[in-house]
Order: sequence, then structure tokens, then C-alpha cells
Amino acid sequence: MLEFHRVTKTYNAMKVLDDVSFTVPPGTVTGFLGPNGAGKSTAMRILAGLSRPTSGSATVLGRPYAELEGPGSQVGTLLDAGAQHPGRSGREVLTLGAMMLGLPRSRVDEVLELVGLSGKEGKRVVGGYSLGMRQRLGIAHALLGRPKALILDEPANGLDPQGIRWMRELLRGLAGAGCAVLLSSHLLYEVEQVADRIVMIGGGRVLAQGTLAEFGQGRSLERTFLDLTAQADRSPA
Ligand SMILES: Nc1ncnc2c1ncn2[C@@H]1O[C@H](COP(=O)(O)OP(=O)(O)OP(=O)(O)O)[C@@H](O)[C@H]1O
Repeated sequence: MLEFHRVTKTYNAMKVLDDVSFTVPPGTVTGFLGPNGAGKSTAMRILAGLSRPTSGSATVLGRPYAELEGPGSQVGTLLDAGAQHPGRSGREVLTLGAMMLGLPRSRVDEVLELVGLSGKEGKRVVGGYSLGMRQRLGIAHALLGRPKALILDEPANGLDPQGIRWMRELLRGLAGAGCAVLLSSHLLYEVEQVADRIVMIGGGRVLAQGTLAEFGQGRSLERTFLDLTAQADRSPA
């Protein structure tokens, strides 16, 4: 379970998140939607222990990230696919990650296989990777420790149609095995295919949340998204 309880985050007197509460139950994919600048990445960084809330709490499996024992085997994160060292090969990046988590090298081979980067692709330096390959490597890194929760910030960016389908099946499989998956994306059609639940934020506030069926009430997610964000733009802050 991933949980936000009344999280507010202020930067330079600006409320980037304003009293945000929601949960990501185990066994679900929760689509995290919102326009540019809505506060999605800020919320995910707080959950992953990279930033502190000004007030409220964000917890992973019942605890703040900083208090998790062996966080790498509890929660996997993909927050910035461009963050990997460009001079290392994909295999080296994952081998270092596996060493940090105390995992055998065989796990590196497994995740390389899982994300379709085994063989010569894994031996190439990351600086030469396409965006889609960097996303696959980031997902492999997030999965190394077989985490029970995943925080993925726009993992489908740069993936081709086969890659998007692959990721959809991967995330459904992980949720089916009990993982709590939080997935931010601007690809609304894709979110509609993969998510069980939706949380939508705008201007740092939760605009709506619920199951996919409750959320759209028979309308497309895109239509609901456009209506809710337009309403939020019109409401006074
Ligand atoms: N470290 C920071 N210092 C100051 N302001 C910040 C910082 N990080 C984010 N912000 C501001 O917080 C707001 C929300 O940004 P955030 O990146 O969380 O939005 P987002 O929903 O992820 O957007 P996008 O869809 O464009 O990725 C923006 O106005 C951004 O400028």
C-alpha cells in the first residue's frame, strides 16, 4: 500500500501540493493524472523519500520511505529515466544496483531478460540508448529487488507501440501478483487500458479519485480529464 495523508508541500510560499490524500492499494495499478505542473512528480518524489512534505505524511507499506528497512526490496522507483550514468552499460548499472541491494548477479540477467535488454543491448553504454531503452532500463532497475510497491513517473514516455503493450502486460502481471503500482502518465488512453483506479490532481489538489468505472461514468478518461481540469482552472484558489 502507498498512502498520502493530508500532504501539503510548499516551495517559496507556493503550495505545490495542497492537502493531498489518496491510497494505492496492493494488487492495483493506480493511474496518477494531472496537467503539466499539477504536482505529480513532487508527490512521487515525496513518496520515494527524495523530498519532505511541509505537512502531512506519505507512507510506503505503512512507513515513511526513510524508515523502511531495505527500501530497495520493498519499493521500486522510476522517477527520471535520464538519471543513469551515460558511460556505464545497462548491465553495469543493474549490477551496481544489485550489489547495493545484496542481490545475486543472476537477478541482473533476469531483469534484463524481463525488459528485453538481454544480449548485446545490455552491454551497450546507456549514453547510446534510445529514450525507450532508458525507460526499459529504469523499469529493470525498479524491479531488481522484487518490490511490493512501484512508483513510476511517466514510464511509457518514448516507448514504441510494442513497448507500450509490453509495459501494460508487465504492470498488469505485477498488480496481479499483489504489487501496488502508482503510475503517472499523460497517455490517457494507455492509462485507461492498464489502470484499476485513477487519482487526478490539478493545481496541487485532488480533483477526483476512484475506480476507473466510477471515474469516467461511461465517458472517456480524456473527456473527464478535460472537464475536471477546466473546472479547476475556473475555481478560485
Ligand atoms: N524543487 C522545486 N523548487 C521550486 N518549485 C518546484 C520544485 N519542484 C517542483 N516545483 C514546482 O512545483 C510545481 C509542480 O511540479 P511537478 O513537476 O510536481 O508537476 P507535474 O505534475 O509532475 O508536471 P509534469 O506533468 O509537467 O511533469 C511546478 O510549478 C514546479 O515548478
